[in-house]
Amino acid sequence: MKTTVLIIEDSPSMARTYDGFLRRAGMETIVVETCAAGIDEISREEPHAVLLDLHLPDGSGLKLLRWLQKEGRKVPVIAITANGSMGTAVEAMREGARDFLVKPFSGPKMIAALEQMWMRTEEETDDTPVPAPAAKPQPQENQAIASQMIGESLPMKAVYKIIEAAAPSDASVFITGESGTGKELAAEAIHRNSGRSRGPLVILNCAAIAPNMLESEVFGHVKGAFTGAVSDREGAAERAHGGTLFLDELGEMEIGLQSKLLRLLQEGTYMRVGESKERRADIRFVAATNRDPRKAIVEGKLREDLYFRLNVIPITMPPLRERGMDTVLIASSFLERFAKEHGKTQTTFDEGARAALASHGWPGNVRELMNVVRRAVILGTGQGDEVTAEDLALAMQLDGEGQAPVVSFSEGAWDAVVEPLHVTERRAIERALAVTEGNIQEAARLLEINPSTIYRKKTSWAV
Ligand SMILES: Nc1ncnc2c1ncn2[C@@H]1O[C@H](COP(=O)(O)OP(=O)(O)OP(=O)(O)O)[C@@H](O)[C@H]1O
Repeated sequence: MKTTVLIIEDSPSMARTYDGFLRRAGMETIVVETCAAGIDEISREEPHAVLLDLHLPDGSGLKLLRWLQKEGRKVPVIAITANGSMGTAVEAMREGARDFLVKPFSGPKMIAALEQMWMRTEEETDDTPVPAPAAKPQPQENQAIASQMIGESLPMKAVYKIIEAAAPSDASVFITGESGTGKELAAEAIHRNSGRSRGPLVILNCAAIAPNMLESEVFGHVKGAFTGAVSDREGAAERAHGGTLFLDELGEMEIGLQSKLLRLLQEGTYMRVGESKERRADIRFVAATNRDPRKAIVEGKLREDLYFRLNVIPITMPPLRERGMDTVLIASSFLERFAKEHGKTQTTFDEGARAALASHGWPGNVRELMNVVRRAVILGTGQGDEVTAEDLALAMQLDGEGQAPVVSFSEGAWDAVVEPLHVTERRAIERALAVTEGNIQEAARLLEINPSTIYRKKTSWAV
């Protein structure tokens, strides 16, 4: 019996293109133009997969996904979305689509997406049934999605939401954010919550490897490929087969090598250094940079086509200074951990220390915060159970070589020397609330304003 794919696409030229790709790959196809016709087809005879355009004449393709859920049908769906409609794609994943493709895409990409989807569905049905979308974590459980990340601020809740929606797909993810904001933790959360969690997560920091060795690190090499290549060696691509490859500091990868990476992304193929045999790897890609990618493209340091391939799901990690109360929450958690590790009794911050935590700019973000808290614990007098502002001040003075960590995002267009007054106002209020642990009366007293102003502002932010 041939594999049948139902194509639901209202543009005749697009439908013909998809039809051609699939037939050339030896599959049967059925083409319909509307959601209603798609439902009829599936009711009559369930295909092996559905390619679903999300923008249809009789409404959004999401309707069909909801119908499948209601009927308890397990036919796997790949949603198709236009570039720039990422919101709908993420929504489709929530509604049970197994993957999505962003137009325009190549025939091999489409076939690879189908094959990977079937492979995963088979693996899942081996021992456990394909999880019903209803069994997916609910939004209020967002925090559990990224269980190693602490933070309840709105920007972090948005990050958890995107991770939750995007993790189950095979779509590439591009994470931006200043150094130390948790990009690697986000990549780990994506892998852990994906269908590939039982496969490997391979992390490669492009900045930590000598440029002339990076190709061999990514693709492997054969014996004799270069001086020192004394035996065959597999690369990250091979190790990541069936799992996720996290390419940290991608902007540091030399542009020629980026072309080879693009081929791996598009066609799933690569060659070891010194070998002409083509190898295949089934990989989900997550990349990150602490630089502004658009600027890197303009400067010729990042291939635009590679960026667009990787940037299917963009995630921006907010800097600590935009996370309000999170600073105190994260610091408190580190304090408990380090106090235990170093056998100290101080497990809380006094009021002055909380004020210091909330008012510092944290250019090095969570990593800097972690180092300061660790140092404060080690240097603390060990008397009493509170870390004081003095303990923190000493720890901050001893920050590394006395230099603030590099904040690459502050270069160029994202320079924010001056910020809108309402942002300054909100920051001041959030700091006061952080210091007073959410006590509005006390925060108002510190800010020398009426408590009703804080209530009013908080209500307006929630809208
Ligand atoms: N929200 C968070 N809660 C708790 N710990 C965090 C959080 N975010 C980051 N960390 C910790 O801070 C440190 C830096 O995080 P991570 O390495 O993920 O940042 P990064 O953005 O990848 O940094 P870089 O750009 O320098 O590679 C790690 O030890 C990580 O565990």
